[in-house]
Amino acid sequence: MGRTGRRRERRPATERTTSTSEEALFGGPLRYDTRWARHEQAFLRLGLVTVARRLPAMVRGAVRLAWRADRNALLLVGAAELGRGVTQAVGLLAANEVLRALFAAGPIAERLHTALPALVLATAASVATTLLACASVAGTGRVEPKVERLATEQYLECATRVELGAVEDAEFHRLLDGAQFGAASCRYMVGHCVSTLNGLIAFVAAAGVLGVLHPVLLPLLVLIALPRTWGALRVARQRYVSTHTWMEHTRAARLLGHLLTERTAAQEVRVHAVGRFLLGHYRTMSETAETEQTRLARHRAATELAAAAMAGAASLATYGALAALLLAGAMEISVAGTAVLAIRTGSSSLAALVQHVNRLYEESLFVGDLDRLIAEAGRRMIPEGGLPLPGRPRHVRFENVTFTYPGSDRPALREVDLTVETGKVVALVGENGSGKSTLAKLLAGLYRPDSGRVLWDGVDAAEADRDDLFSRVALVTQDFQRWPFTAESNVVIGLPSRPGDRERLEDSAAYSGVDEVLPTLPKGWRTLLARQFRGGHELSGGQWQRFGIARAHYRSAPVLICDEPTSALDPRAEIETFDRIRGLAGTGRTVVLVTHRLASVQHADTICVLRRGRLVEQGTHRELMALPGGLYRELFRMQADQYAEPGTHAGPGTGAADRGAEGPAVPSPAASPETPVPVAGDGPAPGTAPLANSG
Ligand SMILES: Nc1ncnc2c1ncn2[C@@H]1O[C@H](COP(=O)(O)OP(=O)(O)OP(=O)(O)O)[C@@H](O)[C@H]1O
Repeated sequence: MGRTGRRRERRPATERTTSTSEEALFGGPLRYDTRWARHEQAFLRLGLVTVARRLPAMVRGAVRLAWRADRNALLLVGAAELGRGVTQAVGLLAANEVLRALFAAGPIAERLHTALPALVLATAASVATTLLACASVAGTGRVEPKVERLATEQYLECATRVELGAVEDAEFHRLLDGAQFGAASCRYMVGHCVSTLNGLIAFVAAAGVLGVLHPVLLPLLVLIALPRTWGALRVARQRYVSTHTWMEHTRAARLLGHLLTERTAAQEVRVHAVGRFLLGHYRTMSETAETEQTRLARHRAATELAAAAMAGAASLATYGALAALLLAGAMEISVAGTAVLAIRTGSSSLAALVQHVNRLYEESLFVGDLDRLIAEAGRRMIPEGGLPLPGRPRHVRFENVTFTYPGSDRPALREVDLTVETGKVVALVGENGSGKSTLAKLLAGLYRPDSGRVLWDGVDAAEADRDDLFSRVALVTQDFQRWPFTAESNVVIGLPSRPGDRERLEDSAAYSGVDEVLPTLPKGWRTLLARQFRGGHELSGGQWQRFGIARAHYRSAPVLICDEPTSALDPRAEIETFDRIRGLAGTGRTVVLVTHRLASVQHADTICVLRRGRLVEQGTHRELMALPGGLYRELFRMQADQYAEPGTHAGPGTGAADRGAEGPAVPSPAASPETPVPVAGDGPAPGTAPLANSG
């Protein structure tokens, strides 16, 4: 009991090293989970033999990438390294000949004369080795950046071609995080492969010469290198495991630094004194990370000390064996001189070889992360191909659609049945979190339903060609992208395949109101919309929104999804924009409008009201206003009530809007759908008021 009890009291290492800042800001330790720990154990079990077995595969991977990147440069490097091996061996043998001639009997002038050809050969070999080394460096320098680019492209493609669900998944993010070093590691692997090849050839040359001189010296040479190999691998493994375990912590600390410097947070950082607060947490987190650095350094020092002691003992044994051979008369003094030379060359090339194999191994672990990401991304990739969709679909139908976000236990949409007809305006309304944006995302093909179907003219979106589907949709979302590019790029990026269409560009500008913004920009369309760059210009929220709308217009897709497209627009611009968006329906496009501005949806052909993921009401404004106890009716009145003249508000159910809807001014269901619903008093229409409980 005593031992078990004591073991139970020990808190896990992660918990012991968790800083107060991690607890306060992120709700707990930022270390990767137990699944990773199991993985870590697997790596810790990797021994010399495993690394040696994996070596050819590591080299093959690097060579394949380098071959794709620049095969001529790779061939140049390979030839230069092989040549270097030959010239190094020739150099050693020539040195042996020089020593043999110098230690032979006879007058010194005669001995020097005999040694001269070998001396010339040794010098020529040395020059050739240097020239070949230069050629190898030049070739490697040419191929390395290309390899890194190829690997980076693979990495970025993984991030952009997977389903949206993967991007939002923490586990996939862990893979993305881990693989971020993979591209640079691919580059370094090329260099280490070359150096490994070089070290290997130099070692074989020295070992060959040593084997010829006396076979017993050969295993002793290997013995010198073994402890250092062991030590280097041990240090590399620790470093790798630590990098991974602390990756999320590193990302969080970097995030704090970023928040302190980024423009959007700058105001709160100053007025709310967030700067000092975050800086304090940054320091605490950095100090926690420093304890890990200290632990690593201690571990490394201890390992290297043990390795050096063992290598020293092995060197002692080697030189002892050499002395014994000399004493026993089994070796001449000149041969012993060459042997010392070969042992020194061999052990230093072996030490370099070990170092490069070790770095190769370390980098290959990071390249392995990239491989794992590529494999996982392959599984989560947006599928290519599928059934074609009609260019101008007549309708999109949701059939009993239920959808739950990955990792969530509550469906965001439940059993939704809905038909969106071409040329119509469909408005999605409801309280915060009711599922409006989710429905829009399913329509855009960003998610698939868990059950039920989304049919485009009868073709199930799950089986449709996704590129086809995406090309039928244009999006203006609440958090549309503010690209840090020129004004023109910010519009034409809506249809990247047609960047230079001036007529379409001007049309989109006129449609969205961007044409009113352009004269205020210093370089018109060429103005850079990013203050973080020199000469960059900043737009207001509403001006940005016009660019978002222009972009969607430029895309000219049959289905336009507008999710709160006017939240930042002034009342006049908002009314105009809604009119224009509605006008698009007249040109044969379908408009799906997600908004809290209920006055703006009065003219929609269909208003869909969502509550907790369910479609609870559906109809025209008049039909929904006529529903006693209806949600739409309640929300509409609440909003209208906000614009009632002071004093006219008479509490829930008897407010100005109530009178507007139920009193004499109420539009009857038979009234024209174009008739705006009047509100009491002369206040503005409720369209310019936010939904009362919107967040
Ligand atoms: N990416 C996501 N991952 C997990 N859950 C999500 C995600 N996006 C939304 N949700 C959840 O799904 C539900 C519906 O969200 P949705 O954004 O569709 O609501 P909404 O009606 O558009 O809300 P709002 O009016 O606030 O924009 C909410 O409970 C929300 O927390």
